[in-house]
Amino acid sequence: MAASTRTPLMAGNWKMNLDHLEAISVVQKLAWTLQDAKHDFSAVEAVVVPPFTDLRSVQTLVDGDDLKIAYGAQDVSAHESGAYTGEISAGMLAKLGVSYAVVGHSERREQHHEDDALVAAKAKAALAAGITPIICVGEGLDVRKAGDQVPYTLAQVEGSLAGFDAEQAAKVVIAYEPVWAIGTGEVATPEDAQEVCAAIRARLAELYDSSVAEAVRVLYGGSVKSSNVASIMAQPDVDGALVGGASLKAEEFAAIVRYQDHAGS
Ligand SMILES: O=C(CO)COP(=O)(O)O
Repeated sequence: MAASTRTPLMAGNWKMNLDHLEAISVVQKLAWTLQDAKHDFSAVEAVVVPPFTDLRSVQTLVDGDDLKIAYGAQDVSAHESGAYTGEISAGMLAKLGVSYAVVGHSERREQHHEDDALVAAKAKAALAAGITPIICVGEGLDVRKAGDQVPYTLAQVEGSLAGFDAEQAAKVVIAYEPVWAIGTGEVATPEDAQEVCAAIRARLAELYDSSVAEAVRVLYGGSVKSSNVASIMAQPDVDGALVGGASLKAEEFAAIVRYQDHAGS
């Protein structure tokens, strides 16, 4: 089965929460909790995505204690270097051992007017530095009410992968985050998540080929908690979760990473 070849990925997007001292304590506790549970990090990847200012501290902790937790950035510049005040390049992130970069989160699309072309440029910049982009897509409530979630989301996927060849496309992660389910407690049903994640995979096969569609991990995001993650992960085209609020507490996020412990609950 195709699903068994993709390693599930649980990524905790902290957004603008937890300073670098708090980050150290959360990552330490997360690592201990997972180690105590004898977590197999190669079976389910655990990733934290803290604010930029925490990354150096997280790197020092992960390297010093040889933790198996990976970490990502919440954004990345489309540019390599130069007069871009406030931006952080993919090269700078790579130097800090960053493995993932979230691009095109709905909060950035909404608050900073990022469009698909910019998201594609950021994702390409990340890939060029050896960082895996987590490309976020997903519809708002009005689109969902009109029943247009699939075409809307697929248009975002296509736009955010503009100019990618098959080799580049095979390396990305796509996160389907319906905006109406973010931070609202309003979780999409497992069937809702599956519908759009499967459509994304089918479109990847059309745009590229079946090997790209089988390689790309498609995550679901939006009010994921330890109590609902197992039913979402039971869907064949959902390969992990992009978790916001529930990733700020080490024990809760560890329980999400360990979703197989409470499958069926
Ligand atoms: O936006 C999200 C992750 O990127 C989801 O946030 P919540 O899990 O808090 O709904």
